[in-house]
Amino acid sequence: MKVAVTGGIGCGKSYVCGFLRRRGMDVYDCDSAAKRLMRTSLSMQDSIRKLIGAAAYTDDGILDKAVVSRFLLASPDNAARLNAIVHPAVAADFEASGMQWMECAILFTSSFDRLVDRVVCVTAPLELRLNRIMERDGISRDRALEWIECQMPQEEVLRRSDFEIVNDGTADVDMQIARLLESLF
Ligand SMILES: CC(C)(COP(=O)(O)OP(=O)(O)OC[C@H]1O[C@@H](n2cnc3c(N)ncnc32)[C@H](O)[C@@H]1O)[C@@H](O)C(=O)NCCC(=O)NCCS
Ligand SMILES: Nc1ncnc2c1ncn2[C@@H]1O[C@H](COP(=O)(O)OP(=O)(O)OP(=O)(O)O)[C@@H](O)[C@H]1O
Repeated sequence: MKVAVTGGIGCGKSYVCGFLRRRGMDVYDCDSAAKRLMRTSLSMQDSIRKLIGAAAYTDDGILDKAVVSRFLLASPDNAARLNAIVHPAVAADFEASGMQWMECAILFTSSFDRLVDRVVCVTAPLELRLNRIMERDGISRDRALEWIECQMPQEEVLRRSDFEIVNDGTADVDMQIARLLESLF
């Protein structure tokens, strides 16, 4: 059985996946896979340069995250065009990995839900998410809000998921994961 852990930026997917890893689960991380593929695939680099401009990469072939982030946040159309280049390769890479667990922030937007049998949604209140993102990424509240608003609303992600893990800073995450694993396997 394949299982995805999803939820919007700052909900704590990586935090929850840390618990899974400590329990011996191997989790495929879509964010790092996307960045690996954007670094190693020359045809993808070419398409991204054509879409965003030469500034998307330095001369050494390093992705300029600030340039890509600005492009992505500028419009839903920009995001969709970048996603159309990157996501099919990530989907194929996940399938080739044979891994059972996947962590992905934009599971439904990228239609990665078709790759898994069950979806777990990590949720957290808006204010807490904002504070976590501002602290982790060193960005302003407005920029953190922009990231949240460019993604599917939490209520919709939750409605389309099979399980919820509440990561509100109070609920016991370890206990919820133990219950999740019991009901899954
Ligand atoms: C924008 C980039 C440069 C930011 O890199 P950075 O190392 O700072 O952050 P990281 O990759 O860990 O992403 C952090 C979070 O940003 C959000 N995010 C990233 N890409 C997207 C996207 N295309 N749409 C919406 N949110 C996104 C997610 O919540 C993600 O978990 C990078 O995320 C990127 O190149 N994104 C485009 C590729 C992509 O869609 N990746 C997502 C996984 S398939
Ligand atoms: N329950 C918690 N207790 C303490 N810190 C937490 C908790 N949950 C998350 N955090 C912290 O909040 C920040 C955001 O969490 P995390 O990186 O797991 O979010 P995410 O959902 O994976 O976000 P992204 O979509 O950007 O990958 C991190 O610095 C993380 O360590």
